[in-house]
Amino acid sequence: MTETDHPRRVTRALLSVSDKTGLIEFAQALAAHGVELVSTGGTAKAIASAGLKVKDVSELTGFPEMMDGRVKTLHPKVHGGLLAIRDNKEHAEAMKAHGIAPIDLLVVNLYPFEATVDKGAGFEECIENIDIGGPAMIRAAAKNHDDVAVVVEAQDYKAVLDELAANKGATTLKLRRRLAAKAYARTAAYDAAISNWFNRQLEIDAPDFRAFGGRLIQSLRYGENPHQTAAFYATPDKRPGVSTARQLQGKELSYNNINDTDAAYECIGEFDAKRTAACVIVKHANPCGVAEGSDLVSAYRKALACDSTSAFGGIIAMNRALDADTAREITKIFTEVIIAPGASEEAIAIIGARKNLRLLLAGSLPDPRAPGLTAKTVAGGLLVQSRDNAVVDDMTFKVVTKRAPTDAEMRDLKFAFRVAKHVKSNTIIYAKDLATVGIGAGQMSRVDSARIAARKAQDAASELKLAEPLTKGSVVASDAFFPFADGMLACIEAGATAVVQPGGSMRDDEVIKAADEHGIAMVFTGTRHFRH
Ligand SMILES: NC(=O)c1ncn([C@@H]2O[C@H](COP(=O)(O)O)[C@@H](O)[C@H]2O)c1NC=O
Repeated sequence: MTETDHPRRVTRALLSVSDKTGLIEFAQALAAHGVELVSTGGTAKAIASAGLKVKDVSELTGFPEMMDGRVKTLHPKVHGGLLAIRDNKEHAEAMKAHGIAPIDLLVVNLYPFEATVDKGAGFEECIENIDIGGPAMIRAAAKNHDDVAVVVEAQDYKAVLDELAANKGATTLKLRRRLAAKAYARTAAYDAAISNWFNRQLEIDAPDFRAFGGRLIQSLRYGENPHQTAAFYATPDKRPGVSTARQLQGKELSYNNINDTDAAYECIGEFDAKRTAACVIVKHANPCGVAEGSDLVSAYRKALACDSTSAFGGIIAMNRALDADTAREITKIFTEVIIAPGASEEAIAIIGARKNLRLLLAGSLPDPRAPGLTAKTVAGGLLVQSRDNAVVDDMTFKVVTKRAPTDAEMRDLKFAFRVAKHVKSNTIIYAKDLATVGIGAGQMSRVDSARIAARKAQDAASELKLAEPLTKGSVVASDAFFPFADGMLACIEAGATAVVQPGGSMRDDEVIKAADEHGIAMVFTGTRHFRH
């Protein structure tokens, strides 16, 4: 221990915690270091019940806790003890004059606002769970980290005790600074949760300030590329998916794995597990095969057949619990990640033979209709929008051509439009028998997307030794309108017989006329699914 470590002995600690996990053991260890314990109502009770000596904060302030706990620690005797600069003569004099004793360690975790919202509590209960005294103390202690250590969650009890043990009852500046940085992030994330909850209650879409907060799930080895740093954070909304899933086995997820797994699971969420079994295979955040089937294994085989070359090293999402047959089939080729709501014991054992294959169980599917926000960064800015929660089952498919789709075409059109929502624009999806047979993604021109998808379907046909590509007699979905007839004509050339698109182009009439001339059935959804 050197002078640069700026050691500060802990003589008095104030503990005020809602989550009392590990509290007793921590308080016992502090007491063993000769630390005087001061505490608020419930925390003091818990500490005292373990036979430890603890001073109630009301003894310190001379005021009882009042107004349903709204006022407990908001007092100069507390805040002076936290904020006084120990080496400052005037501060020392003020402490002496007003009988303020220093507090060297603050241990606070906040009222469970996020958990209260999560359980669906009403407005008043949420408001009562906004902590005021806790954040005020945390921010004061963190500002004065030169003299005071601040702990905001039980996870850091050990780091503090290790330092006290190693440094004769003192903490180092390095630890106090790290704890201060964490403390401000905690109160910021807490306030972000509160302000976003208010925005939702008041239906404010564009608040003057927008804050987001998250808790570290995992620090990642690197980002999209090895020279980039990265970490994964959980937001308070707990949408089922890659952030909430339990990883049963396999290597640690990478940044790209997380991004791709999210894309796969969001897409599979479109397929109601009670209605159908479905499988999505994703590469580089775009589906390269999607299918419904009578069971999971047939859905998987159909999805794989769409583009088995791209599916190598892919991410697979299922809408039902992974079963043994499907697990066996999947292990025939190299796959990076499987995500499903659950898995049978037998399936888990089969996947277990592939040590590196990650298996994630998310418990449930994300609700495609659920509201929420998505955000992306641009230079110097943050673009925030509501999630694309439009679903096919809520749309009216308006027939605009002379010929209406057959029942089989209509079924496949709905399937294809569900998938189109999850493919990067410009998107063209060819589908047949509830399976994608050609996917064109992320092209700058819709015509190119149509041609690339058709060419890929041709490649798949040669691989499967089919006489002609499955685009013959397929249907087509376009995520946005055809600005000219050329994109649709490219689809017809590939053999499509029916088309679904949002409509709304200045040249809709031209496109409809071209469809009629070729005997094509076309429907408009009125909903666009751009995805960039
Ligand atoms: N009002 C206050 O002065 C105040 N001071 C501390 N708290 C919170 O009270 C909780 C602990 O309460 P208890 O020790 O009674 O279980 C902690 O989450 C702490 O952040 C307060 N509660 C709310 O603001």
